[in-house]
Amino acid sequence: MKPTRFIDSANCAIDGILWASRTQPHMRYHFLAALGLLVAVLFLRVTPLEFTLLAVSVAFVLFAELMNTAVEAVVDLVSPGYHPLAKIAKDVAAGGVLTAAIGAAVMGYLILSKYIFPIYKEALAMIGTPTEMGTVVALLVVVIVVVILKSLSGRGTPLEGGLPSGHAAVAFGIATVVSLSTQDPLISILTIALAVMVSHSRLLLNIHTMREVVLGAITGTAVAALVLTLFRMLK
Ligand SMILES: Nc1ncnc2c1ncn2[C@@H]1O[C@H](COP(=O)(O)OP(=O)(O)OP(=O)(O)O)[C@@H](O)[C@H]1O
Repeated sequence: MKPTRFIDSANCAIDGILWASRTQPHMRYHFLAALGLLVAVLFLRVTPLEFTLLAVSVAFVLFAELMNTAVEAVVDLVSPGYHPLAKIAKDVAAGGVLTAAIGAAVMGYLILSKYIFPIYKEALAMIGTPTEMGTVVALLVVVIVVVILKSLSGRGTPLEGGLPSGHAAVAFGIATVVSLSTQDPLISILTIALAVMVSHSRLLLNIHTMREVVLGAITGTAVAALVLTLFRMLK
Protein backbone atom coordinates (compact mmCIF):
# COMPACT_ATOMS: atom_id res chain seq x y z
CA MET A 1 0.00 0.00 0.00
CA LYS A 2 1.28 3.49 -0.87
CA PRO A 3 2.27 5.38 2.34
CA THR A 4 0.20 8.50 3.02
CA ARG A 5 1.52 9.61 6.43
CA PHE A 6 5.04 10.99 7.01
CA ILE A 7 5.77 8.24 9.56
CA ASP A 8 4.91 5.53 6.98
CA SER A 9 7.21 7.16 4.39
CA ALA A 10 9.99 7.35 6.99
CA ASN A 11 9.44 3.65 7.78
CA CYS A 12 9.76 2.79 4.07
CA ALA A 13 13.01 4.77 3.90
CA ILE A 14 14.40 2.96 6.97
CA ASP A 15 13.30 -0.36 5.43
CA GLY A 16 15.34 0.57 2.36
CA ILE A 17 18.45 1.26 4.46
CA LEU A 18 17.97 -2.02 6.38
CA TRP A 19 17.49 -4.01 3.17
CA ALA A 20 20.67 -2.50 1.67
CA SER A 21 22.61 -3.31 4.87
CA ARG A 22 21.32 -6.89 4.87
CA THR A 23 22.06 -7.62 1.23
CA GLN A 24 25.10 -5.45 0.39
CA PRO A 25 28.39 -6.32 2.14
CA HIS A 26 29.85 -2.94 1.05
CA MET A 27 27.04 -1.13 2.87
CA ARG A 28 28.03 -2.97 6.06
CA TYR A 29 31.71 -2.02 5.56
CA HIS A 30 30.70 1.64 5.13
CA PHE A 31 28.63 1.51 8.36
CA LEU A 32 31.56 -0.13 10.19
CA ALA A 33 33.90 2.59 8.90
CA ALA A 34 31.41 5.25 10.04
CA LEU A 35 31.29 3.62 13.49
CA GLY A 36 35.10 3.53 13.69
CA LEU A 37 35.23 7.19 12.69
CA LEU A 38 32.70 8.15 15.39
CA VAL A 39 34.76 6.38 18.05
CA ALA A 40 37.94 8.07 16.75
CA VAL A 41 36.22 11.48 16.78
CA LEU A 42 35.14 10.88 20.38
CA PHE A 43 38.70 10.18 21.53
CA LEU A 44 40.53 12.71 19.34
CA ARG A 45 38.26 15.67 20.22
CA VAL A 46 38.10 17.19 16.74
CA THR A 47 36.62 20.69 16.30
CA PRO A 48 32.89 21.10 15.40
CA LEU A 49 33.84 22.24 11.85
CA GLU A 50 36.06 19.16 11.36
CA PHE A 51 33.27 16.93 12.69
CA THR A 52 30.81 18.53 10.25
CA LEU A 53 33.15 17.92 7.28
CA LEU A 54 33.70 14.28 8.34
CA ALA A 55 29.95 13.71 8.89
CA VAL A 56 29.12 15.12 5.42
CA SER A 57 31.79 12.90 3.79
CA VAL A 58 30.49 9.78 5.54
CA ALA A 59 26.85 10.62 4.74
CA PHE A 60 27.83 11.11 1.08
CA VAL A 61 29.45 7.63 0.92
CA LEU A 62 26.36 6.02 2.49
CA PHE A 63 24.13 7.98 0.11
CA ALA A 64 26.18 6.85 -2.92
CA GLU A 65 26.02 3.19 -1.79
CA LEU A 66 22.23 3.43 -1.32
CA MET A 67 21.83 4.95 -4.82
CA ASN A 68 24.12 2.21 -6.22
CA THR A 69 21.95 -0.45 -4.59
CA ALA A 70 18.80 1.18 -6.02
CA VAL A 71 20.33 1.27 -9.53
CA GLU A 72 21.33 -2.41 -9.20
CA ALA A 73 17.78 -3.39 -8.18
CA VAL A 74 16.22 -1.49 -11.11
CA VAL A 75 18.74 -2.93 -13.58
CA ASP A 76 18.12 -6.48 -12.30
CA LEU A 77 14.37 -5.83 -12.70
CA VAL A 78 14.52 -4.63 -16.29
CA SER A 79 17.52 -6.63 -17.48
CA PRO A 80 17.98 -9.92 -15.58
CA GLY A 81 20.17 -11.25 -18.41
CA TYR A 82 23.45 -9.77 -19.66
CA HIS A 83 23.14 -6.43 -21.48
CA PRO A 84 25.94 -3.93 -22.28
CA LEU A 85 23.77 -1.00 -21.09
CA ALA A 86 22.98 -2.82 -17.84
CA LYS A 87 26.72 -3.19 -17.35
CA ILE A 88 27.29 0.53 -17.99
CA ALA A 89 24.51 1.51 -15.54
CA LYS A 90 25.90 -0.71 -12.76
CA ASP A 91 29.54 0.24 -13.42
CA VAL A 92 28.76 3.98 -13.40
CA ALA A 93 26.77 3.65 -10.15
CA ALA A 94 29.66 1.70 -8.59
CA GLY A 95 32.03 4.43 -9.85
CA GLY A 96 29.94 6.95 -7.89
CA VAL A 97 30.54 4.99 -4.68
CA LEU A 98 34.27 4.74 -5.38
CA THR A 99 34.52 8.50 -6.00
CA ALA A 100 32.65 9.29 -2.77
CA ALA A 101 34.83 6.83 -0.82
CA ILE A 102 38.07 8.36 -2.19
CA GLY A 103 36.79 11.85 -1.29
CA ALA A 104 35.97 10.66 2.26
CA ALA A 105 39.39 9.01 2.61
CA VAL A 106 41.17 12.24 1.55
CA MET A 107 39.01 14.29 3.93
CA GLY A 108 39.61 11.78 6.75
CA TYR A 109 43.36 11.86 6.14
CA LEU A 110 43.59 15.67 6.03
CA ILE A 111 41.55 16.10 9.23
CA LEU A 112 42.61 13.12 11.35
CA SER A 113 46.32 12.95 10.46
CA LYS A 114 47.20 15.94 12.64
CA TYR A 115 45.60 14.16 15.65
CA ILE A 116 46.79 10.61 14.92
CA PHE A 117 50.32 11.22 13.57
CA PRO A 118 51.80 12.53 16.88
CA ILE A 119 50.43 9.43 18.71
CA TYR A 120 51.76 7.16 15.94
CA LYS A 121 55.16 8.93 16.08
CA GLU A 122 55.34 8.27 19.84
CA ALA A 123 54.55 4.58 19.27
CA LEU A 124 57.32 4.34 16.65
CA ALA A 125 59.76 6.11 18.99
CA MET A 126 59.06 3.51 21.72
CA ILE A 127 60.74 0.82 19.59
CA GLY A 128 63.26 3.31 18.18
CA THR A 129 65.33 3.47 14.99
CA PRO A 130 66.79 0.07 14.12
CA THR A 131 70.47 -0.48 13.44
CA GLU A 132 71.60 -1.87 10.07
CA MET A 133 72.34 -5.23 11.69
CA GLY A 134 68.96 -5.20 13.48
CA THR A 135 67.19 -4.63 10.14
CA VAL A 136 68.97 -7.54 8.42
CA VAL A 137 68.44 -9.90 11.36
CA ALA A 138 64.75 -8.93 11.72
CA LEU A 139 64.00 -9.67 8.06
CA LEU A 140 65.97 -12.95 8.17
CA VAL A 141 64.02 -14.03 11.27
CA VAL A 142 60.75 -13.21 9.45
CA VAL A 143 61.77 -15.49 6.56
CA ILE A 144 62.85 -18.30 8.92
CA VAL A 145 59.60 -18.08 10.95
CA VAL A 146 57.56 -18.22 7.71
CA VAL A 147 59.45 -21.32 6.51
CA ILE A 148 58.91 -23.02 9.90
CA LEU A 149 55.19 -22.15 9.95
CA LYS A 150 54.77 -23.32 6.35
CA SER A 151 56.45 -26.65 7.12
CA LEU A 152 54.23 -27.05 10.22
CA SER A 153 51.06 -26.35 8.22
CA GLY A 154 52.24 -28.85 5.60
CA ARG A 155 51.02 -26.86 2.62
CA GLY A 156 52.83 -24.87 -0.11
CA THR A 157 56.51 -24.28 -0.86
CA PRO A 158 58.82 -21.59 0.63
CA LEU A 159 57.96 -19.29 -2.30
CA GLU A 160 54.38 -20.26 -3.16
CA GLY A 161 51.18 -21.10 -1.28
CA GLY A 162 50.71 -22.36 2.27
CA LEU A 163 50.15 -20.79 5.68
CA PRO A 164 51.19 -18.00 6.18
CA SER A 165 51.80 -16.02 2.98
CA GLY A 166 55.57 -15.41 2.75
CA HIS A 167 55.13 -12.41 0.43
CA ALA A 168 52.71 -10.76 2.90
CA ALA A 169 55.04 -11.53 5.83
CA VAL A 170 58.14 -10.10 4.12
CA ALA A 171 56.24 -7.10 2.69
CA PHE A 172 54.87 -6.21 6.15
CA GLY A 173 58.26 -6.98 7.75
CA ILE A 174 59.87 -4.46 5.36
CA ALA A 175 57.06 -1.93 6.03
CA THR A 176 57.73 -2.29 9.77
CA VAL A 177 61.48 -1.78 9.32
CA VAL A 178 60.99 1.23 7.01
CA SER A 179 58.44 2.76 9.43
CA LEU A 180 60.87 2.44 12.32
CA SER A 181 63.92 3.57 10.32
CA THR A 182 62.23 6.75 9.09
CA GLN A 183 60.06 7.37 12.22
CA ASP A 184 57.78 9.16 9.73
CA PRO A 185 54.03 8.34 9.86
CA LEU A 186 53.39 9.34 6.22
CA ILE A 187 56.21 7.15 4.86
CA SER A 188 54.98 4.40 7.18
CA ILE A 189 51.43 4.60 5.75
CA LEU A 190 52.76 4.60 2.18
CA THR A 191 54.95 1.52 2.76
CA ILE A 192 52.06 -0.24 4.52
CA ALA A 193 49.92 0.58 1.44
CA LEU A 194 52.58 -1.08 -0.75
CA ALA A 195 52.60 -4.13 1.56
CA VAL A 196 48.79 -4.33 1.30
CA MET A 197 49.06 -4.21 -2.50
CA VAL A 198 51.66 -7.02 -2.53
CA SER A 199 49.42 -9.10 -0.24
CA HIS A 200 46.32 -8.36 -2.31
CA SER A 201 48.08 -9.53 -5.48
CA ARG A 202 48.60 -12.97 -3.83
CA LEU A 203 44.83 -13.15 -3.31
CA LEU A 204 44.09 -12.08 -6.90
CA LEU A 205 46.49 -14.70 -8.25
CA ASN A 206 44.65 -17.33 -6.13
CA ILE A 207 47.95 -18.37 -4.57
CA HIS A 208 46.77 -17.59 -1.04
CA THR A 209 43.50 -17.31 0.88
CA MET A 210 42.54 -14.23 2.89
CA ARG A 211 43.39 -16.10 6.10
CA GLU A 212 46.92 -16.97 4.88
CA VAL A 213 47.55 -13.38 3.75
CA VAL A 214 46.29 -11.84 7.02
CA LEU A 215 48.36 -14.29 9.08
CA GLY A 216 51.37 -13.46 6.89
CA ALA A 217 50.89 -9.74 7.50
CA ILE A 218 50.56 -10.28 11.28
CA THR A 219 53.60 -12.60 11.35
CA GLY A 220 55.79 -10.17 9.37
CA THR A 221 54.84 -7.14 11.47
CA ALA A 222 54.97 -8.88 14.84
CA VAL A 223 58.24 -10.77 14.28
CA ALA A 224 60.08 -7.73 12.85
CA ALA A 225 58.86 -5.47 15.68
CA LEU A 226 59.72 -8.09 18.32
CA VAL A 227 63.26 -8.71 17.01
CA LEU A 228 63.95 -4.96 16.76
CA THR A 229 62.62 -4.41 20.30
CA LEU A 230 64.94 -7.17 21.58
CA PHE A 231 67.86 -5.57 19.72
CA ARG A 232 67.09 -2.24 21.40
CA MET A 233 66.80 -3.83 24.86
CA LEU A 234 70.09 -5.71 24.50
CA LYS A 235 72.00 -2.69 23.17
N1 LIG B 1 22.63 -7.64 -16.24
C1 LIG B 1 23.94 -7.35 -16.38
N2 LIG B 1 24.46 -7.12 -17.60
C2 LIG B 1 25.76 -6.81 -17.77
N3 LIG B 1 26.66 -6.73 -16.78
C3 LIG B 1 26.24 -6.95 -15.53
C4 LIG B 1 24.86 -7.29 -15.26
N4 LIG B 1 24.72 -7.47 -13.93
C5 LIG B 1 25.93 -7.24 -13.41
N5 LIG B 1 26.86 -6.94 -14.33
C6 LIG B 1 28.31 -6.63 -14.11
O1 LIG B 1 28.71 -7.20 -12.88
C7 LIG B 1 29.14 -6.16 -11.96
C8 LIG B 1 28.67 -6.52 -10.56
O2 LIG B 1 27.27 -6.51 -10.55
P1 LIG B 1 26.40 -7.00 -9.31
O3 LIG B 1 24.97 -6.84 -9.63
O4 LIG B 1 26.88 -8.35 -8.89
O5 LIG B 1 26.77 -5.92 -8.26
P2 LIG B 1 27.52 -6.07 -6.84
O6 LIG B 1 28.53 -7.16 -6.86
O7 LIG B 1 26.48 -6.05 -5.81
O8 LIG B 1 28.29 -4.68 -6.98
P3 LIG B 1 28.66 -3.62 -5.87
O9 LIG B 1 29.91 -4.10 -5.29
O10 LIG B 1 28.82 -2.34 -6.71
O11 LIG B 1 27.50 -3.50 -4.92
C9 LIG B 1 28.53 -4.85 -12.51
O12 LIG B 1 29.31 -3.71 -12.12
C10 LIG B 1 28.55 -5.11 -14.01
O13 LIG B 1 29.84 -4.82 -14.56
